[in-house]
Amino acid sequence: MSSQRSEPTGLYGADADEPARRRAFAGGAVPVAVYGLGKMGLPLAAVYAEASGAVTGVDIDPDVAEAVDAGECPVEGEPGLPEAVERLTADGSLSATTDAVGAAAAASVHVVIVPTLVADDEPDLSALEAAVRSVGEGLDAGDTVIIESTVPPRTCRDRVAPWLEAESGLELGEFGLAFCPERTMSGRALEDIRGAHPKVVGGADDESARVAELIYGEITDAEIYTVSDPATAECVKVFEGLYRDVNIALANELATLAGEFGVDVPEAIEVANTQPFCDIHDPGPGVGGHCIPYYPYFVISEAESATPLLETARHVNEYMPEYTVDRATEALADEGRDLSEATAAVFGLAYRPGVDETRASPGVDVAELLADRAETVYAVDPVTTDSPPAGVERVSLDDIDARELDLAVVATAHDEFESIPWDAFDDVVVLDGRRQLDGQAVPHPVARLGDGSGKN
Ligand SMILES: NC(=O)C1=CN([C@@H]2O[C@H](COP(=O)(O)OP(=O)(O)OC[C@H]3O[C@@H](n4cnc5c(N)ncnc54)[C@H](O)[C@@H]3O)[C@@H](O)[C@H]2O)C=CC1
Ligand SMILES: CC(=O)N[C@@H]1[C@@H](OP(=O)(O)OP(=O)(O)OC[C@H]2O[C@@H](n3ccc(=O)[nH]c3=O)[C@H](O)[C@@H]2O)O[C@H](C(=O)O)[C@@H](O)[C@@H]1O
Repeated sequence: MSSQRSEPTGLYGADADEPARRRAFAGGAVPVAVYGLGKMGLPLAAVYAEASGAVTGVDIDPDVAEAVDAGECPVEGEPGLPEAVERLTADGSLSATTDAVGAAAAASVHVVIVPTLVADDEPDLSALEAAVRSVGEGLDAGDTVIIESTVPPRTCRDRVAPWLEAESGLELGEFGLAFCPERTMSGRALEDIRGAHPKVVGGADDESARVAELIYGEITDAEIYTVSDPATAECVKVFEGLYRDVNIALANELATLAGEFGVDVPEAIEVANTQPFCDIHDPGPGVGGHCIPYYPYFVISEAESATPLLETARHVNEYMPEYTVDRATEALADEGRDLSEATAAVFGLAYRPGVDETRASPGVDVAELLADRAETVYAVDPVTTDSPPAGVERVSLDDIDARELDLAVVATAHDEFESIPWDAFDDVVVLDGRRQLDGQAVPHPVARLGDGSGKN
């Protein structure tokens, strides 16, 4: 009589064929823990809960854990997420806790998506280490650990695996480890996680890759690309970000040549991009967010070899807020006015449209520079709630028309800025950093970044 194979709870090395493993995962027999319930982690935990019905979310912030466990959604600006969190906690597919070790002891699949930041141009992996060590304390043979946080290449090999082995007393091969990066944009996280882009899997061994492929085969509709190892998958993710930073730096450097060439550089870029081998990105006042400005340092600071291109791109992009204020100063001077006596307003503190995030934001940098150089500075941003920089007064979009402005700088192309009340201002000079005003009737002098109207 064939022995009734018990449904595996751990997938790694399980004595069960692929269909049985899929049934176990999709049937809630494989408990999952997701560490980090932030802008990426909460949507990810929700999609895991939809697919497996057995997810415990872990966050060190008790307010976050309590809110999620109560079916509330602390993450703003993600369509569909509040409803998903409410539904999944109500049906028992998703719960949340601050007890990382307890959750790790109960789970067989561990997904880590905590912040990986940069401090003084060096990667700060302290949150990753804390989360991974907690997982290690609760790790059992047959478990699988999946790292989704963006990390410097070789982190899984040189840091995560040793941390897990040290805390668990197990050896890699008794448990699985894979790097499966998150390629998702805030504001469309559920759509992206469910399958907007191919999913990358890098397993520490073949069995780890098999388990990760099985899991993401249930999570996403997208194609799965399995690469040689975790380091290759770590490079895939970081390279995407490096490409973006360098490409934007090219666009920005070209924009700074516009005055010399007497050319509208975005016009030239747009037409250059009609050739399929050209994809120059958009120039702007800088590169913000907690990803693209930081990923280069995951390589610059970690690589023994020289990285002159990555460093130069960072310098070009970090210079753009100053270039933007210089161009605005020039545009004001063209109208016979001096910035030092001017009242200025920055439209947009968020790092990109529609996202409530000001980390490394060009708009914040522009506001800070203006606060040093202008008489009075206001900031208008209908999306972010963060305080503006020192010396800058936040004014709502509804109230800005009551202020007499000499200069307006558009740093972020929020949709709401389609309706800036330009007629309300008597005599304002506008510097459009994001081509937000193209097509708008603005009854004032408008300079556009890279339009060739300046001296440089
Ligand atoms: N935000 C984005 O657009 C994307 C972010 N990523 C990556 O995802 C990772 C997470 O980023 P976000 O979700 O944006 O961060 P976030 O800052 O929005 O959220 C991080 C959450 O993790 C929690 N946390 C911190 N340390 C923890 C620990 N030791 N254990 C458990 N929870 C902990 C925090 O309390 C917070 O709730 C990062 O590695 C980032 O590079 C990847 C793709 C897109
Ligand atoms: C689109 C892309 O290639 N990567 C995405 C990126 O998301 P992020 O939220 O950082 O937005 P982003 O569109 O890259 O913009 C970053 C910054 O760069 C600026 N930016 C962007 C594109 C451009 O042509 N010019 C430009 O100046 C934006 O204004 C912003 O300040 O980084 C995410 C990440 O890795 O965290 C990644 O998952 C996302 O897919």
